[in-house]
Parts: sequence; C-alpha cells; structure tokens
Amino acid sequence: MAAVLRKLIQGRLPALAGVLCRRSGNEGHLFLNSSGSTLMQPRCGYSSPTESVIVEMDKATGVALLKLNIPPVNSLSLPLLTELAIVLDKLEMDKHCRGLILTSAVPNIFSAGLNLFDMMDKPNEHYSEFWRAVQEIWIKLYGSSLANIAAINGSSPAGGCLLALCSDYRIMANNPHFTIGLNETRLGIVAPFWYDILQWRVHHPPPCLHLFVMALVFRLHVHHPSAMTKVTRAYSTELKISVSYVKQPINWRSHEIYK
Ligand SMILES: CCCCCCCC/C=C\C/C=C/C(=O)SCCNC(=O)CCNC(=O)[C@H](O)C(C)(C)COP(=O)(O)OP(=O)(O)OC[C@H]1O[C@@H](n2cnc3c(N)ncnc32)[C@H](O)[C@@H]1OP(=O)(O)O
Repeated sequence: MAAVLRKLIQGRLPALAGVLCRRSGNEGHLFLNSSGSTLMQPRCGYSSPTESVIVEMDKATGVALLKLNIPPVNSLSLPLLTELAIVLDKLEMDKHCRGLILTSAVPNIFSAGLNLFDMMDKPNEHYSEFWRAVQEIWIKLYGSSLANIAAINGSSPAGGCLLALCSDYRIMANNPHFTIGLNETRLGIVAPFWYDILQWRVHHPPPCLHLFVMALVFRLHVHHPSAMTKVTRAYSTELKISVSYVKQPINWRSHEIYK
C-alpha cells in the first residue's frame, strides 16, 4: 500500500487502479453515481467522464478511492459538493467499506477551492444552500467513521486546502509546481472558525499518528494479514490514541488539550 500511495501521489492513478484491480480479482470496482445507485464493473476501468466523483471500491481491502472529476480545476461547486455528500453517505453506510482515499482525476489539480461563481451574483437563497453544502462536506469528512486520507496530487489552494484538512491524514505530491495554502484571504474571504481546529490537528500531531497511518497501510496489505495482526496487537494502545486523535469530537475548545 505504501508503494500504491507513492504512485498515487506521483499522479500515476492508472497504476493504482491496476494494483487495486489485481488484488480484487478483476471484479472489485464499484461505481456510485449521484443518485446513489451502484454499478459493478466487470474489469478494471474508469467511470464516465461526466461523473463528478469517481468511486472505485476495492472489495478485497474495503478501501474506496474517490476521485474528484470536474475539469478544469475541480472547483467545489454546489453540484460537486452535493454529489460528494451523497457518495460519502453511501460509503458510510456500506458495511464493507473501511476507509477512503480522496484524490483528483484532474491532472495537476487537487481542487481550486470553492467555486467562485457560486459566491457571486446569486440570490441569498443560493448562498445559504451553497454554504450549507460546504459545511456538510466538512462535517461528513471530518466526522466520518471511516479512515480517510487525502492524496493531494496537484495544486490545492483555498477551499481545496481546507478540504484536505478535513481528512485524517494528508500526503502531497512532491512537485514544486503544486501550490497549497489559503490564498483566498487576498480576496477578503476568511476561513471559518473551525479551520483553527483542523489547522491545530495538522500542526500538532501526536507521534503515534504516523503509526496510525502505518497501521492503515498494513491493514490494507491483504497479502500479509499475520504481519498486520502483529503490528496492531503490539501497538494497540498507540493506535487507540491515534484513532481518537483524528476522530476527536468537533469542539471549539478541544484543541486546548493538545497545547
Ligand atoms: C468543502 C468542505 C471543506 C472546505 C471548506 C471550505 C470552507 C472555506 C471557506 C472559505 C475559505 C475558502 C474560500 C475559497 O475557496 S475561495 C476560492 C479561492 N480559490 C482560488 O483563488 C483558486 C484560484 N485558482 C487558481 O489558483 C488556479 O486556477 C489553479 C492553481 C487552481 C489552477 O491553475 P491553472 O491550471 O493555471 O488553471 P487556470 O488558472 O487557467 O484556471 C482554469 C479555469 O478554471 C477557472 N477557475 C480557477 N479557480 C476557480 C474557482 N475557484 N472557481 C471557479 N473557477 C475557477 C479559471 O477561471 C479558468 O477558467 P477559464 O478562464 O474559463 O478557463
């Protein structure tokens, strides 16, 4: 899985798909569309380019690969946020799903953040609906019971950066052309208060958080189940701490305890 993630963050998504496909015996790819229906794919492949969130479920590992797929820049528009919310709900309810990796199908771009056109020249009702959709994604991702990793395989400014912060863990491609950060402050847009909680979590990870990720890696390593069992048993306390850290309840004051 470590090799798989490495390939993923290098932007070699087809290679990842191939690996997952081999592991799942050429039958593990599950596609969800916005209406929530699922389609089994008989062989390794990608869903239609019109799908704004491509979901590839590896049945062998229970890990869903979610690829944002709205060229040119995966801006977080109301339709994309709505589709993502439906997909996250479906995965949360799927008892076979144990984790998800959020990434992009658009070359060189993870997400350009909130869709600027959803924030101008619209009636007030639209702004309410849009903002509700934004907050819903934060709550669904941050509050997800699934282990989730953001594989940032391209630039990720503003809301794209915040989207990645909603995940339990982030891995970003080491490419000097990929930018990440809160550039929206230059537009006078201020990140909401809960950003502080997310930021704190990233800047002050407990040492065992990396262990948590290692455990994920081992867990996904279906070919070495005994190694996985040994690791998780040996570090069970650390794992519990890590899991409770990344899944801590949303509380404005909760970051205080890590100071
Ligand atoms: C969702 C839950 C978690 C998130 C919670 C967020 C809550 C946060 C609340 C507030 C803070 C956040 C605010 C925002 O996100 S405001 C959006 C700010 N975003 C930006 O400023 C990004 C600007 N874009 C870029 O920097 C670049 O476009 C790029 C680096 C992403 C890509 O560069 P490049 O490949 O060179 O492409 P182009 O610049 O040529 O762009 C192509 C095309 O795309 C349009 N576009 C770019 N960004 C956006 C956008 N955010 N919304 C809509 N459209 C966008 C761009 O205009 C071009 O269009 P074209 O001219 O018609 O081709």
